[in-house]
Amino acid sequence: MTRPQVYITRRIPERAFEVLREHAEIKVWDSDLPVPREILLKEVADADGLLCLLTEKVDAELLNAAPRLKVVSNMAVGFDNIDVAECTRRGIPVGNTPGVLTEATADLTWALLLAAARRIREAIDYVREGRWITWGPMLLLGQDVYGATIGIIGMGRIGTAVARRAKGFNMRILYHDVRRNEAAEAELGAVFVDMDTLLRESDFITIHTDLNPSTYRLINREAFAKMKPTAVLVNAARGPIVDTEALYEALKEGRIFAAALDVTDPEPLPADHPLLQLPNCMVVPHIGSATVTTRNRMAEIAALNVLAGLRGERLPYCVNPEVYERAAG
Ligand SMILES: NC(=O)C1=CN([C@@H]2O[C@H](COP(=O)(O)OP(=O)(O)OC[C@H]3O[C@@H](n4cnc5c(N)ncnc54)[C@H](O)[C@@H]3O)[C@@H](O)[C@H]2O)C=CC1
Ligand SMILES: O=C(O)C(=O)CO
Repeated sequence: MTRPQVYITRRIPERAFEVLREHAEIKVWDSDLPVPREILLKEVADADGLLCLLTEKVDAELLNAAPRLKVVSNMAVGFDNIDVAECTRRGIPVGNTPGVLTEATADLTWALLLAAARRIREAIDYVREGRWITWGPMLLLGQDVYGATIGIIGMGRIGTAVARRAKGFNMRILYHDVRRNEAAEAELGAVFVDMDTLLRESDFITIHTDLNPSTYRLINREAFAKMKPTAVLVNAARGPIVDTEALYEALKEGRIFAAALDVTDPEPLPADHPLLQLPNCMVVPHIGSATVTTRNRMAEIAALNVLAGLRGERLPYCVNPEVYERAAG
C-alpha cells in the first residue's frame, strides 16, 4: 500500500518527525528560511498532508495546487495565514496548536512590558556606548509597574495568563473582549470595560486578540489619542492589529511613553525602518513561543493533527470543526 505524503514547510523540531515517520513519507523544506512560493506550489502537488507555519499563505491558489490534500496543520495557534473558509468549502480540516504556547507567550509579553517600562534597551545601549559615568538621579527614568493599571485587549488563553502575572504586581486589571470572561473576572478580579475606558485608564496596554477583520488596525490614530502620555503599549499578538504609521507618530511625538513589539506590520520589519530608530520602541523578532519545550510541544501537536487528518479522524485541535458536520450531513 502506498504511504501518504506529508509536506513540511520548514526545519522544525524532531518531535514532529518522530510522530509522523512510521506513518507517512515526509518531505521537508530543510531550511531556516521560508520555502519560496513557487516551490511550495509544486511540492504540494502530491501532498496528502501539509504541516505549515504562519509564514505560509494557504489560499485557494495553494489548495488548487494540492488536489490530494486531506489536512492543513499550522504549527501556531494563530491561523490568519490560512483561508479557513476555503478549506472548509473543500472539506479540509485545519489544525492549530493552542494552549501549549500560552505561558511562554505570556512570559515574553511580560519581558517586553517590564523592559519598555524601565527603558532596558536604552540602558543597555548607554552602558555599551561607554556613557555610564556615574549614578544619575535623573538618569533613564521609567514608569512604575507595581500597582499600576493594565489593560488587556483580548482576554482569551494568553490574555488570561498575562493577567495572572499582573496579580503578582498588584495591578488593577481592566480588559476588553468581544465576550465576557467571567472565569477571569472571578479568579483575578479583572474588570470588563469598553475600549475607550481601557485606552484612557490603562498605564500598560497589551494586545492578545487574534487577527480578524474586527481587530485589523484596532489600535489606530484615534486609539493613540485616547491613551495616557505615560502609557506603554505591548503587542505580542499580530502586527496588523496596530497601525504602524500611527504608532510611529505617537512614539515620535511623545503621545505615549513607549512600545514593545514582538510582531510588526510589515513583518519582518526592514532594518532601516524608522520605528527602529526610536529610543522608546523595542522590537523583537516574533519570539513569543520561542522556548525549547514550547516549540517541541507545538511540533508534536502539529504532527498529531496531520496524522489524524491522514487517517480521516477528527483533528485533536481543529479550527473548523464545521467541516465534520458538512461531511456528516
Ligand atoms: N507572539 C507570538 O509568538 C504569539 C502570538 N500569538 C497570537 O495571540 C493570539 C491569541 O492567542 P490565544 O490567547 O491562544 O487565543 P484565544 O482565542 O484564546 O484569545 C483571543 C481572544 O481575542 C478575543 N477577540 C477577538 N476579536 C476581538 C476584538 N475585536 N476585540 C476584543 N477581543 C477580541 C477573543 O474573543 C478571544 O477571547 C493568537 O491568535 C495569535 O495571533 C499566539 C501565540 C504566540
Ligand atoms: O502560535 C502563534 O500564533 C505564533 O504567533 C507563534 O507561536
